[in-house]
Amino acid sequence: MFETIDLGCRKGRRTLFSGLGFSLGAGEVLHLAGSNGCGKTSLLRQIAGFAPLQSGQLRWQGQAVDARSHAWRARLAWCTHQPALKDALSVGENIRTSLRLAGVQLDDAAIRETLAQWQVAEQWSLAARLLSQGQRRRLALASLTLLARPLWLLDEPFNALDDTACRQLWQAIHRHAAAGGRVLFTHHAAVAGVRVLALEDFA
Ligand SMILES: Nc1ncnc2c1ncn2[C@@H]1O[C@H](COP(=O)(O)OP(=O)(O)OP(=O)(O)O)[C@@H](O)[C@H]1O
Repeated sequence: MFETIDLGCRKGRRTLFSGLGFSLGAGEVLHLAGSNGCGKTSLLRQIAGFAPLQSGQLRWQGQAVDARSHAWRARLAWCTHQPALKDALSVGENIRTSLRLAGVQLDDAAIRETLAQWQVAEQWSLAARLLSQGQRRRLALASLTLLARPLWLLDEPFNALDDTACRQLWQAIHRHAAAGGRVLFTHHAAVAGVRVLALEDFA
């Protein structure tokens, strides 16, 4: 079980959320919903350890988590608005480097097979700066699936994706959950059939 207990976030004089708690069991998917600027990204950044917890605690399997620890980062796969790519490097170099930094050993054939599933294998030798926004996002999602981490934190993962890629992402999310993974994602529109956490309930 992944749990957040009594999390809070203040920015300047504004409280974005307080007393926030939820749990996410194996195989669960949670839609983090709320209007622009209500704090969805801020919450994901706290969970991912990119911003300090201002209050409360994270727990994994009943144990308190240090969100800045290497052990915690090794449980997460994080996909943001702006996929982190080195623009001067090729697609292949980017993905090889990010997997190596994450400690994932895969040969190029395995990586290229996943890139092909996300329709970005043809861009293997292309400099990342030349990718379209949707291709950047597809590459980030291919990388997410290759990382094989139990908790996915996805910030507006459907942005810039065409209908085919949106369907593919849903399939990937459901496959991950079916394999016992957990997914917490933000999305501006309502999603049928997925549990919702309305962040503004904690404002
Ligand atoms: N110093 C500050 N003082 C007051 N408010 C601040 C300060 N810094 C940031 N904010 C506010 O904190 C909020 C941070 O929003 P965040 O990016 O977490 O929201 P979001 O729900 O992900 O938004 P979006 O849906 O637009 O991506 C914004 O409303 C921003 O204006």
